[in-house]
Amino acid sequence: MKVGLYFGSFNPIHVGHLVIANHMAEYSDLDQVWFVVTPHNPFKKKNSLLDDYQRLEMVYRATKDYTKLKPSDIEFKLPQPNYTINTLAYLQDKYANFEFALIMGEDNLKSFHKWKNYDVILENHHVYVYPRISGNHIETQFDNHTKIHHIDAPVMELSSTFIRKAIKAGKNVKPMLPEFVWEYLDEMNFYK
Ligand SMILES: Nc1ncnc2c1ncn2[C@@H]1O[C@H](COP(=O)(O)OP(=O)(O)OP(=O)(O)O)[C@@H](O)[C@H]1O
Ligand SMILES: O=C(O)c1ccc[n+]([C@@H]2O[C@H](COP(=O)([O-])O)[C@@H](O)[C@H]2O)c1
Repeated sequence: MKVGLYFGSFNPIHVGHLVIANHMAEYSDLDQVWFVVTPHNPFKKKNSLLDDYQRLEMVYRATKDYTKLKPSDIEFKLPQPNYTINTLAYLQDKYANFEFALIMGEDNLKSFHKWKNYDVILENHHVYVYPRISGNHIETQFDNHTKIHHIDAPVMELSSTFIRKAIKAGKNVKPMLPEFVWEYLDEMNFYK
């Protein structure tokens, strides 16, 4: 089985994440997409993050009606901050028959050369890249790399930061979140 790994803080997961993951599952050769909830992204501060299990719960609620999309807590028990190379090694060991690929936006591909052992990641895994700016290809040093596949997914101009700020300012964010996630956020009074 071919699994695409979509890493993120998902603080919270939003419609942008879901549209991309669903597009990858439907329009590429990936059989499943796993949302890997990252406890601590090496490039981000941890202080504005909700608890790991609350972020996982939101991903669970967002994906429960999609057979090809799965939540993953695999990084919860790995050392922090979470370097993707370590997670990939752990997963490949645990699921020896699966083929793991990475899913990332063009913006992340631009800073991919700063990731720990990015060259080893590319030796062992394919990377599926989606556009972040409409009609505009972002040039990177990885253009034409044989392991990198550009998938023409829709461009979604949304971010978790925008949603957190909007909630704090008392705005209605309902259309930007999967319905079950909005209900949970509202019930739990998150980000207020
Ligand atoms: N609107 C979007 N469309 C496509 N990809 C996105 C979008 N928002 C985030 N991503 C990507 O999804 C992955 C996980 O995202 P992450 O949890 O960091 O969300 P975010 O919305 O960028 O969060 P924050 O605003 O808190 O930094 C990252 O690779 C990120 O680049
Ligand atoms: O392994 C690394 O060096 C590394 C550096 C930066 C980011 N990552 C992973 O990339 C994911 C998405 O990053 P971001 O900054 O778009 O949220 C994040 O959740 C991490 O798992 C990984």
